[in-house]
Amino acid sequence: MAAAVTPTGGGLRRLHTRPWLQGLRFTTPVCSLSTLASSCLSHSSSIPHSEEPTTIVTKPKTSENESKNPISYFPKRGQTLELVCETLAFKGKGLCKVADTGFIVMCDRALPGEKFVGRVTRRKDNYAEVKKVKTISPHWDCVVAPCEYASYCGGCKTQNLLYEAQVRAKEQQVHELIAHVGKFSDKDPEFRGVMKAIVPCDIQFHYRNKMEFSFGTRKWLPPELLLQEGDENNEYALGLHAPGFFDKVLNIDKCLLQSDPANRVLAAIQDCWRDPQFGLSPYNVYSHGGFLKHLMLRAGRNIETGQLELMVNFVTSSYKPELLKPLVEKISSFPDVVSIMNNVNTSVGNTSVGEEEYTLYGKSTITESLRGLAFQISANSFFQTNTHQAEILYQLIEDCACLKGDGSEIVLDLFCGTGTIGLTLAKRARHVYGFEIVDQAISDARRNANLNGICNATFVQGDLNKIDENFGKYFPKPDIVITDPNRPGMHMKLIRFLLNLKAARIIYVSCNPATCARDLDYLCHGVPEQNISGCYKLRSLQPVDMFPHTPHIECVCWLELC
Ligand SMILES: C[S@@+](CC[C@H](N)C(=O)[O-])C[C@H]1O[C@@H](n2cnc3c(N)ncnc32)[C@H](O)[C@@H]1O
Repeated sequence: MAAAVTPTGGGLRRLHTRPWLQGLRFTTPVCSLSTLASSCLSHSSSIPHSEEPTTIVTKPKTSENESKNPISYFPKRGQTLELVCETLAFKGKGLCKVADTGFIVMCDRALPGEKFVGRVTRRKDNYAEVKKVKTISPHWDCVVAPCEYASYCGGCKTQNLLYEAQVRAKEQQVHELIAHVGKFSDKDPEFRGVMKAIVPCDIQFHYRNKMEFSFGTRKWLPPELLLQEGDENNEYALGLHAPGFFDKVLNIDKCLLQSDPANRVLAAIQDCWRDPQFGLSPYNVYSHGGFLKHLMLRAGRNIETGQLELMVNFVTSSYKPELLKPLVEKISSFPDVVSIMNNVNTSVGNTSVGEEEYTLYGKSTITESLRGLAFQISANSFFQTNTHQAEILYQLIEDCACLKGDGSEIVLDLFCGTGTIGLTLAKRARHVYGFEIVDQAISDARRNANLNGICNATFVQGDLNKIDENFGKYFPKPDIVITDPNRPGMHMKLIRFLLNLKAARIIYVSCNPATCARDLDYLCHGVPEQNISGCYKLRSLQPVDMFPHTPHIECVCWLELC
């Protein structure tokens, strides 16, 4: 097959056809991978598995004015610096260089082109973090953020950046990580053909089908608003966590990422849950007293009628349905609400998955259709949160999979969740084998296979970080492997397994370009320190924007056996 064939997929809208990065208005940090990046992404078998996103900082090339050894300069904690943000790095943080030194500092909510004063808050190995104190001149492509919480909320960080500039910055980030962590040479003309322009999201607001809000014992407000609002911050809160704080909740009446009907339900709950006669209290993360922990709102569609279906899930610290009764009565009157659930989570942790689950009203699942199939979704099942863009993502996966369609091929679907990817491919495959750690997701995958009359799919519960030499005995040799790990990427055991398995094609779907770049490096170039040889060639890498206004980036990578 010709190099760099683009899986096209009808209906895709790509923002631009310009050559790679041409037209960016800021100086691209021409990078060699910094020691920081190497230390974050160990090339040993002990790949970090924390859920915390990996921070990658690529080191800018030193200019003539800059010190040859920027690391000899290190700003002090508390020191203020005048900075210009050059680009966005992982987690959406602004990357800046200290004048005359090239020393890197990262600043949350600094956007490309913005000139500002920052105070050093943390020193890391070879970079520092700063907090913005004052903007001197605003960023490029500045727009007015439509959400009133945009400057404080941890959800959206770039609402005030023109959407086209957001996707350009994401595309640049992927490019740098693939070049520097993945070690795919920028100078190689073939590599340029491999990298595709990002697929933007046509729907930039109201795209999320699931939101999780938290109850808190105190409303959190940023210092500047605290002064205006007086004592109001003492009230109970229902909303989103302040960025980086598990104990601080920003009260929210409306979130522009979810649908209007979901916002109406949120507003109705906000309207009454503090009423003293209901006797409801938010869970206290310190004393572990209190009842209400989280409010999850999920949206789907009735498969027959296309009507919206809303699920409301109250996560509580104990089972007391009588306490929830007034809220259930109020929100069950909304025509879109078809399911009210109660997950009871008695642990002190912050998770919304309960040890017990009760149906308080209506049914226990909602439905959604994706790529022409019907899916039943329970309160705790993983389902792509942007259904509109998931259609496009799955189409890209299907295009990359290039199934012959004669029913002769075996598909291995690793990290299969509720089986959505494998099931959308099953009609063209001989058999699909899906593996996933969450029991409930496996039950959902089996139920969804039945619901769609699919008999050639087998779903198995198991931990893919703990596979042994017997793993390959559970299925015939696959022709195509789909791997869709969560943020920490693939464990070295799985990488070794795939390199030995030598399936003709791997489609790597990633929600973290940093760990994706690392794993692509292993699969294509091997791990020389461990005498592991790579045996794949990267044929295409397609970034997809699933989550406008947030730092998250999805990528679909197509690898062929050499
Ligand atoms: C990004 S989701 C992908 C789900 C699915 N492919 C889809 O598109 O809906 C990653 C999945 O990996 C599962 N997972 C995480 N760690 C795992 C492990 N160690 N072994 C197996 N599955 C794991 C998660 O439960 C989650 O369902």
